[in-house]
Amino acid sequence: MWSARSRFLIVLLLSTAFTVDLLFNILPKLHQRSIRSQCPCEESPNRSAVPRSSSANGSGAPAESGRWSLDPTLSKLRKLFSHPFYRGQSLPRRPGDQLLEKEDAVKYCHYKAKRANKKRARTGELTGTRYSSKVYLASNWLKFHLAIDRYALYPRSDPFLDRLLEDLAVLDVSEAVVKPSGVHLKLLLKFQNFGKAMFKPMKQTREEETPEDVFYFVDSQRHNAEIAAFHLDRILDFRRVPPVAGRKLNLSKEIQDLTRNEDLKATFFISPENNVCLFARCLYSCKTEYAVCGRPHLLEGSVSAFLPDLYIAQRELIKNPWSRSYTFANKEEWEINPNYCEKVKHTPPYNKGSRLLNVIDMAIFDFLTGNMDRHHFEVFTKFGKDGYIIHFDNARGFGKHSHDELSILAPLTQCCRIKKSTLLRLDILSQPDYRLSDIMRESLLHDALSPVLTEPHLLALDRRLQAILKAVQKCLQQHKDADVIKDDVGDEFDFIDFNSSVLAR
Ligand SMILES: Nc1ncnc2c1ncn2[C@@H]1O[C@H](COP(=O)(O)OP(=O)(O)OP(=O)(O)O)[C@@H](O)[C@H]1O
Ligand SMILES: [Mn+2]
Repeated sequence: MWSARSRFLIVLLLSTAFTVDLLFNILPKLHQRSIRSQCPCEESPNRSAVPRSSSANGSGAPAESGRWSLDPTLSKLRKLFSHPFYRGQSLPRRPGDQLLEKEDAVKYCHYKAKRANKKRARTGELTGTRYSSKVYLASNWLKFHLAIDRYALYPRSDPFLDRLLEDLAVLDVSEAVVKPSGVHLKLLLKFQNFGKAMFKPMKQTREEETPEDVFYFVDSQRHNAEIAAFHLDRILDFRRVPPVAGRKLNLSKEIQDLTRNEDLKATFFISPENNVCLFARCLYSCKTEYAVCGRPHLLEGSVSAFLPDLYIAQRELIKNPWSRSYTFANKEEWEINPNYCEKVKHTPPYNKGSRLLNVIDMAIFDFLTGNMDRHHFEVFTKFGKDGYIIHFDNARGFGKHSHDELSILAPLTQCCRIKKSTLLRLDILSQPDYRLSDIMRESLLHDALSPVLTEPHLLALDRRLQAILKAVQKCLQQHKDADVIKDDVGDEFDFIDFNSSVLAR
């Protein structure tokens, strides 16, 4: 009934359909599956700080895991952290290098818990969990606090860090307190395991760019900048930002229902849009109360793990020599005097040791994020003048992606000094194999609020990194190499081919 010609045409049609399906459907699927099996993000769900889901995605868009899983190359983040320069240089811990002794930390927590329990019995006011030394001893907070040392806030690789980040994102809140603050509402959260953290709510979406005419000192605080700054600081191997994770807080269930603090309860209200909101009174730079609202209950924000209390780990608050004027008219001396650094260089403690170099590290970090709000900084008193600077409060970074604020680099450009270790790491991150934007994009995928930064902000990091290297190059043209690059690593890494335009002059 079918002629030979018809049979031939049917076979031709079927084989064409099969070829098309094979080329455009089956092969790409197989290819993706094979890549996924190599993808480190999906090797083990526990590796990621938080199980990611599209509902955890603050922007409402699906989580962008697809883009990464399609990348056939191996993880750049892993490659960076296994680079010899990131693996070496682990200085041995000597007695006194640790910030806290375990015995003191446990004794202090025990004492505080006893006081809290007494107060609870007396007033019935506190809702916090009853102290259990077993829970505290097993907590990731204690592990974090005991790991802080003379070199950094946390070690390069230790499983407790991922677990702490997960705790920040998911652990039940046991108590919340509105922190008195400058101009932005923030909450101190306490957890069942006696950990504490600072919650900064979303005030601005990731997509909004700070408008041209907004001064840095009235700029919003951005929760996503706090999260991104933690990742950037870790990638730069500074490890001077306390661990931060993104989280969606249910304002009704996790704060309003739970608190028995009448003052805090009284600050809740329902907005005209039917969203749950709370307000706080600001202390300065504003005249009225200010509020944050959930959608309708959920509010996303950054959660920063608290460092040990000041009673057991004192910190010194220091004015940044390159701080800005917080008025419209005035200018600071560093803005008008090109020789300002000469003065700083001769002023203790900037005249010796690493304090000045640490300020320059901080300026490099702030330039990358675009943070102009570094008026003060803090250091642990125990580690003295050479101790690292704690990179607290990064919420005013990542405001403008289309503008690079070169004045933030003033400590580097005016002093023409940089630690060799910092320069080498910047150099690694400028190479295509380790590109900073790619590594940041990958690192931020681990956060529950992924995508934390928009693409233009990620790409701005590469551009700014080039600007830093250019500034160093300019210094090297004007000064002796040894005056610019301060050798804090020795010749241990001379075997590495850094391949940089700056270093290979
Ligand atoms: N993770 C943390 N651990 C310990 N202390 C912290 C932490 N985060 C913030 N703090 C303390 O709280 C202070 C204020 O925090 P931060 O600067 O981030 O908030 P802010 O809203 O800018 O407040 P302010 O207007 O008071 O500066 C910090 O200077 C620091 O002393
Ligand atoms: Mn601040």
